[in-house]
Amino acid sequence: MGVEVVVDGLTKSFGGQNIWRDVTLTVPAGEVSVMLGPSGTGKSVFLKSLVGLLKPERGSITVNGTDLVRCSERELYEIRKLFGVLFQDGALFGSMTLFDNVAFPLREHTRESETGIRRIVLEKMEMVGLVGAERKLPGEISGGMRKRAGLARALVLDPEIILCDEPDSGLDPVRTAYLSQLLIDLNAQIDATILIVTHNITVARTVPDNLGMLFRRELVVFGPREVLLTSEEPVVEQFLNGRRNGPIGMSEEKDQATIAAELAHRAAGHADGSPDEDVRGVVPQLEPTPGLPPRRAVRRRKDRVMDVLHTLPPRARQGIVASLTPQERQRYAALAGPANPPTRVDERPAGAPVPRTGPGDLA
Ligand SMILES: Nc1ncnc2c1ncn2[C@@H]1O[C@H](COP(=O)(O)OP(=O)(O)OP(=O)(O)O)[C@@H](O)[C@H]1O
Repeated sequence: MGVEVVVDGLTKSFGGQNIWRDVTLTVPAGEVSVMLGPSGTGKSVFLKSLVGLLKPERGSITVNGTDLVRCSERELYEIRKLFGVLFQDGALFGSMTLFDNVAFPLREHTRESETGIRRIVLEKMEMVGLVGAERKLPGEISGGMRKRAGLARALVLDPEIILCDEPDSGLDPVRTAYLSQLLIDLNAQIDATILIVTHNITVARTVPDNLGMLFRRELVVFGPREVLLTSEEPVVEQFLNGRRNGPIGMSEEKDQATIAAELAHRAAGHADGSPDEDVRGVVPQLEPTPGLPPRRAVRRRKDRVMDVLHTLPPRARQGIVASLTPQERQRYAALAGPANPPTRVDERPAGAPVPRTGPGDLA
């Protein structure tokens, strides 16, 4: 199983420009997580910090007991071997064939024989559907193939944590859907921790177990997917629905006067080109391709989320409870025990204290 990444009070600036501050979250082991955020909010900076390529000035990033922010170069080198990174553009060497690109980390970091390298490279290229393209150069293939080659390269050292920086950028919606399926299939096959940075709403709604969002130099939310998908935070609502109206502007944020003027304009019946549809809500999550093993993360995540269900907002709880099978409801009701108050999520008055999960939540 992959390992968890524990981020605590992380703050990063470049000179006088603060990118984000006090980011605290745990990327759960073996689960798939997505970090959303408008352009320029520092999502790539966050991924680069997690892998030790950038040094935040405050806070910690703990992986297997080592704090990447403060560890020695030697420790960082060792910890980095746990990571596989898919960079935004694939970051392939243009003059090398796909085979040599994928083989590169093995030749750099291991003493694997050429026979062993060939076996591993072909295995990873098969996983991402690139068999037969080994001799091609990056310039001779499509953007989607380059992404998949970048993913194969990220996999060759059998990483426990896979970081993907906008795996969908430059891909059409169909290729993006294939890549999303590939990431879920990969998680089913190797049980690695996966963190994806994206602005793609379809990816965010259908792929991850956990969802977070960076905005205005802060982490707005990070937790089970149902929390963000049902959030009433104006910034989340605007982002998920791709609207112009709301706190996010062209240059990241707007002042209150601009927001009020836009709302008045819309209330007066003027269209602003934004879609009317509200896409918030919990939709079914992608499942592995038939024939592959089930994702072990699913059961682990359910146990983890049901344990903290009582701390989540009511809409998120409703979404989580609605996704349980009758057997799971029985199981968690039994685990919750008779001592817990049998209050239904949807009957609790707004603002009322939140009891621990009781059998009533699962009725
Ligand atoms: N090495 C660097 N030196 C100085 N500033 C940097 C550096 N890397 C990133 N930045 C700045 O950090 C901010 C966040 O950049 P980042 O690429 O992380 O945003 P992002 O959320 O990934 O954006 P996008 O979605 O458009 O890719 C930007 O203002 C960028 O100019």
